[in-house]
Amino acid sequence: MKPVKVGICGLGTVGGGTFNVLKRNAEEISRRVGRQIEVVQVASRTMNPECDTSTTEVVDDVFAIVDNPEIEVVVELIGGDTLAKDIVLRAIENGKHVVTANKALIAVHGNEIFARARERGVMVGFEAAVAGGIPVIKAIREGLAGNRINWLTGIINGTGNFILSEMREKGRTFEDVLQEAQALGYAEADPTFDVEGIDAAHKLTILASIAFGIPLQFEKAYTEGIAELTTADVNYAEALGYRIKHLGMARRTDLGIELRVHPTLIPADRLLANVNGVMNAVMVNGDAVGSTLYYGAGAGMEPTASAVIADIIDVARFMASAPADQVPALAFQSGELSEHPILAIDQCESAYYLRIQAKDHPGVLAQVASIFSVRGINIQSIIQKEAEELDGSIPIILLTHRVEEQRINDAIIALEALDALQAAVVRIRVEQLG
Ligand SMILES: NC(=O)C1=CN([C@@H]2O[C@H](COP(=O)(O)OP(=O)(O)OC[C@H]3O[C@@H](n4cnc5c(N)ncnc54)[C@H](O)[C@@H]3O)[C@@H](O)[C@H]2O)C=CC1
Ligand SMILES: N[C@@H](CC=O)C(=O)O
Ligand code: NA
Repeated sequence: MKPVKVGICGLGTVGGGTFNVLKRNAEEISRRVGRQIEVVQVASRTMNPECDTSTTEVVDDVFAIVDNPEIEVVVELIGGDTLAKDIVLRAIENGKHVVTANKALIAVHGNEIFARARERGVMVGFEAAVAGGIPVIKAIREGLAGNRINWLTGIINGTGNFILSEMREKGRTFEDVLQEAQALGYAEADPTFDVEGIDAAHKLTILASIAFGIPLQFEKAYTEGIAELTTADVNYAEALGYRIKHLGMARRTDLGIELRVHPTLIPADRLLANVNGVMNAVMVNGDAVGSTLYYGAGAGMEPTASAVIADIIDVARFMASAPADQVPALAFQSGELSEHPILAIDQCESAYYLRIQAKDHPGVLAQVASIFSVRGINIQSIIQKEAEELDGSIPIILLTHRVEEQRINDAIIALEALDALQAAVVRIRVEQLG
């Protein structure tokens, strides 16, 4: 049989990995597909010294690939959501299947892209867009297809997890670890996407659509980053038996769907609390299967290439007939997506870690306790530390039971109005993940 003809746009971290692994595993891949996968053209502004492109045509205009009549599958690995969107939509118009690792593109423009792909009868694969090499999209879309998914949660940004792990384990500074993550090719072109939780929110948006059968709604995701986290809170969390992780959480409730990314305290003995470095893990809870966990490298050259190539193989296998309908892009048949409200963050429910920095006056603790009790917020545990030397204030560390965020916000406003308060209250959400 004739080889499947592929063009790769972008030869950076992921493009380079894809090019090399396709070459290295060519024989085994063709046994899996029943045909060879041939990279006909590669387009990149910069060459990748790790790739031997001597036998491949290299062009600098990505549209040379998109408009090449010989190419059947366009692999978009340049990133961003402007040129990448043009590449993907034009490839679809030209009747080509598309594979991309671009979560920003899918989370923001996926509804439009999938609609066009369906009209043109082509597939769009994006396994690499969420949790890098972990086949979590396939797991939810296919492996868990018999379940009603209740919730999913996870560590879905490798750069952020690498930073938090190195800070906790080795006491390294935030900036120092971020620079290393950039050098290793983990970070986005704009690393604030990693640090501010935008990248995780892109991925969570995609996972929620696939899990719950809802359109992609990135703009409604609540996003909080890790830049404000202090070593003090990391240490207090440890003292309480918790670790701080940057978690994405999507959960069905009677009111709608929680869609939120923020730093979260997790009991130190939970599996997710022990996912370190660039590793990602996603826990998915279905009504039939219960909780399942998917773990692996969330970023990097070859782990991400692994997912890109799996999608190329899927496309190659399905190319024979009606590809868009065999496995629908958002897991549910188009026209079957339902409208559920995405909840505002103050309607979401979780437990809370609060650090209150107060003057060391008699009666402060009673005032604090009363603010919680009049709002019906139950306190799970409390630590009152010795007065801190510099300003004589005492840190009061509290863990609450689960409560709607609006009530915690009211309590924080009341706390911050107390004369005894020395600084803004630090609030981090807590999830037991049991
Ligand atoms: N780096 C990682 O670990 C992961 C990255 N991704 C996603 O994969 C995509 C690519 O990321 P990386 O490989 O890390 O980026 P990169 O910056 O290493 O590579 C981008 C490549 O695109 C090329 N390029 C950019 N603009 C171009 C243009 N106008 N014309 C021709 N070539 C152009 C660059 O020369 C470079 O070779 C992004 O969407 C990213 O979010 C997804 C999962 C993991
Ligand atoms: N920048 C991302 C790359 C993979 O998606 C991350 O660090 O997770
Ligand atoms: Na993946």
